[in-house]
Parts: sequence; C-alpha cells; structure tokens
Amino acid sequence: MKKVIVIHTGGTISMHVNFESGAVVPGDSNPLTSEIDKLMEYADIHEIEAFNYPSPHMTPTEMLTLKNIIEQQLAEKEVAGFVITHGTDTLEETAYFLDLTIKSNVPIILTGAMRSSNEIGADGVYNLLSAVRVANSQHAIGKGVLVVMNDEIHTAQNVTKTSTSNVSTFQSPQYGPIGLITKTAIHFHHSPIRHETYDVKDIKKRVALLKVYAGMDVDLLMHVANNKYDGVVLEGLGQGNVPPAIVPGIQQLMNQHIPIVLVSRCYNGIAQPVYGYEGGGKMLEDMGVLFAHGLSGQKARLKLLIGLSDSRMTHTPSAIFEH
Ligand SMILES: NC(=O)C[C@H](N)C(=O)O
Repeated sequence: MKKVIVIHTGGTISMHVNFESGAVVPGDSNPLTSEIDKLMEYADIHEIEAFNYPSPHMTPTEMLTLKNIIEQQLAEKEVAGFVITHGTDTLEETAYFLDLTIKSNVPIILTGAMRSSNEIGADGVYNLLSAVRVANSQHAIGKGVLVVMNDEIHTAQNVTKTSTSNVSTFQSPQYGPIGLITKTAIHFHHSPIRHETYDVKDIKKRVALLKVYAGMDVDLLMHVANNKYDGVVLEGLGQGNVPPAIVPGIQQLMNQHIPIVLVSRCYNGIAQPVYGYEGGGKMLEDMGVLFAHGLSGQKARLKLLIGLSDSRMTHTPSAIFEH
C-alpha cells in the first residue's frame, strides 16, 4: 500500500469544545490520532505532530519548518503524498507558502475543519479522509499544493476562506475548484498551467499588508517607510486605485526603493492600471507600483516576501510579479 504522511499542525480539526465554558480549545492529545486506524484501508499512513497551534499563531517561520519536514521526508523515503491538517484561518497562506517553495511533484494536500472533534456535525475526520484519498491519487501529481475540504479540491493560489463558520468556507472566487471528491472517485476537471517556485532557506524580510479605504491618511504608509519594511502590499480600491492623500506616502516608499504591490480589495477581477486621475492605477504604475495579476492581498504579500527571500537573490520585485 502507498505511503501517505499526515503532518498535524493544530487548528479546530485538532480541538474539542469544552462544554462547561463553551469555548473551542486545543487539548493535550490530538483527537485525530485515535481516528487514523479508520483511514488505514486507504493508505499506509504515518503521522508527524509538527505543531499544535491555532492557525492565527502560525508565522512564515512555522511554514518554513513544514517545508523542511516535507523535503526531509522526501529525501529519506518513498512517499505517495502528504496531508497537512491545519487551522482554517491561515490555511490558505501556509498552502501558498508551500506551493511557492517546494519543487516536488508529489501531492501536498492541506485540510482542516470548521467544527471541532466533539461537536455535532464535526467535519474533521471526513475532510482528513478526503485529503488522504486525494494525496494518494495519481491525478493529484504535479498539480501543486492543494486544499481539500467539503468534497472540493482547490489550488493554493486561488483558494480563500470565505465564511467565518460555514463548512463550505473554502472557495476559489472567479476560478472555482479544480476537482471534486465523490464516494468512489477523485475527479479533476482543471489543471494549473504553471507552477513557479523560489529557493527559500530563511525568512528575515518584513512585508506589510495594508487595506486601502475611503478617507485613508498617509501616516500608515509613512510608518512603513520609517520602520525598515522590505516591501508593502496595498489592497486598493476597485480596479486598483487609492485616495490622493496617500500618494505622497507611495512616493516616499518609492524614493526609499521599498517595493509596493497593488491588488484589489474586490475579490473578483484583476487590479490593473486603468485610471489616470490622482491616485488612479495608471498614475501608480508610472510611479513604479507593481500589479499582482489577481492575487489576494495575503497571497501577494507572501509572494513578495518569498521572492525577496530567495537565497539566489536573482529576482527583482518586478520579476516576481511578471506573471
Ligand atoms: N476552523 C478553524 O480551524 C479556525 C481556527 N481559529 C484556526 O484557524 O485555528
């Protein structure tokens, strides 16, 4: 039977509800571990307890540790695929981090749960089973890092958490899932067309993400300029525009050679340099602001961080966002 390595990192999928306080909390032991026997008929499963963190506690440092664990396992033994159990709040960021940093074709699947292990309708074990089946599927090879929840398969690049509590929270706005899971089969109906990776050994850079809003002042951008950030992503308005009041801050960052990437706070469509008015995307492009081809704010931030952290140091900020 093919070997699938399940790496636990924490999240609601590994938590339980304390019925006295009503709070969902992590416990001393992972409730998933006692369920693994049920999944053994699908694959030869080996478990690694990497962390037991709620996912808001995850940082790029833990993401890098996960990348190193996966690469070490690949170097040591033959593995059909990996499943990472993860909290849903930052799951899409860990997925995209691994997608941008791991070169292997072996399936790497992230999954989680919206209801903890002892709640009615708990979705964790079911999602874990689905993820193991996808990790073991021939058709998942070479598709990059994937997210499996609620019978759907999404790419790391496009997936995002869309609901605070619904079990169908993970969606890929504008693109949709690339596959579906039924009782008997794994169906892929799309394939990602390119997979770029960077060579990252450590993460020392700092990249900020700021959401733009009507009436925004320049002081937040000045703070970024004065506090040694290595880059900024602005989640701009509409097609990619900002209020005129923050343009001097953008100019200040440009003068300090701090790259700025502009995405849209709309979750459909792609930010592009269209408008020529003060603060419009065309003016921003002429000032040197980069565009991220439809990535969300949090994904563009990770891409800039990872691109700037490439140990070969061959990527200029504009080369990182070429595609
Ligand atoms: N459903 C979840 O996993 C949410 C939880 N707060 C986490 O991300 O760890």
